[in-house]
Amino acid sequence: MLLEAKNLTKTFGDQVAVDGVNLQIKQGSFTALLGPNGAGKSTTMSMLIGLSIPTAGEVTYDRKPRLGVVFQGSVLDEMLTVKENLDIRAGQYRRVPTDRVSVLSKQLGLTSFMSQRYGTLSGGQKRRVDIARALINNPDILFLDEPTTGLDIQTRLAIWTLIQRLQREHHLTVILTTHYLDEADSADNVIVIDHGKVLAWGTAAEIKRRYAGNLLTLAAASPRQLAARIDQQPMRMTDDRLVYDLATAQAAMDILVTNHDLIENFEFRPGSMNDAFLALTGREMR
Ligand SMILES: Nc1ncnc2c1ncn2[C@@H]1O[C@H](COP(=O)(O)OP(=O)(O)OP(=O)(O)O)[C@@H](O)[C@H]1O
Repeated sequence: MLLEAKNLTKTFGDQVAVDGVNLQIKQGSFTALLGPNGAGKSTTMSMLIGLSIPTAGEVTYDRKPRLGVVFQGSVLDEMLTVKENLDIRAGQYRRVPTDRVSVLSKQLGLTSFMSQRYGTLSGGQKRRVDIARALINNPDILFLDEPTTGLDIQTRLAIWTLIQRLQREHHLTVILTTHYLDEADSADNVIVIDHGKVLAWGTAAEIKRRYAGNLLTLAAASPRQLAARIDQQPMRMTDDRLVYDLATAQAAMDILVTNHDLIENFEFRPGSMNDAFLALTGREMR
């Protein structure tokens, strides 16, 4: 395992920000730490990168990896141009190839604003530059703390796609925090955190399968007659409707095919990350 955290805990005074978190990160994986504001994501991340000392527990890497970090707030100089900022950063490392900044500027689509002051860029442009900065030392692991927060939906998608492409093309291990459920949906590995604790862990598909049911709603003239034919108990029954929580789409298809003569209409809705989050925490993402 590239990275492992055992019983990671951080308290501030009597407040427990991170409460016994265990996690394992494989080389080359894409992990999203998903949770609402104040869940403990940033505090977890800062312990993983060694910026904050755990109150208890430990973080171990199987080797000494190079880390790249994109912080929530930018660490670049607003008054300098993009190129100046990145050149200064590159100068701080030994063994960075001389063309590294220009290669990254092409890969991340920065070329048209390289000579613009960082402070005058749009939110999405700034994020790209922040990511370029974190990649200068050719890291093995890229950590990003809420890289898409505050961006509009199209820019969020573009940044997310960029991070996924970098992961694939550079064989990077990516660990990021987000509170956007739709983003977590496309990570390999989702770790749901709330009140400092890991509530669920797995692929998005596994989490949805485990915690969000698939709802099949059947409209029928005589729901009782229909229900009598189906093995499973319905979650709800009204005068003209039955609702089932099913394990798979296949189970829904079996019911539809076998009972088509009694079914007037239907809706099948696979459980979303939002349904899973609701089931895990008892509330919508706040
Ligand atoms: N330096 C600190 N001193 C005191 N309390 C802190 C400190 N850092 C974090 N906390 C508290 O710990 C809890 C977890 O905070 P953290 O920033 O890790 O959450 P988060 O999930 O990253 O939230 P967000 O999405 O808002 O960044 C919060 O209640 C926060 O107020």
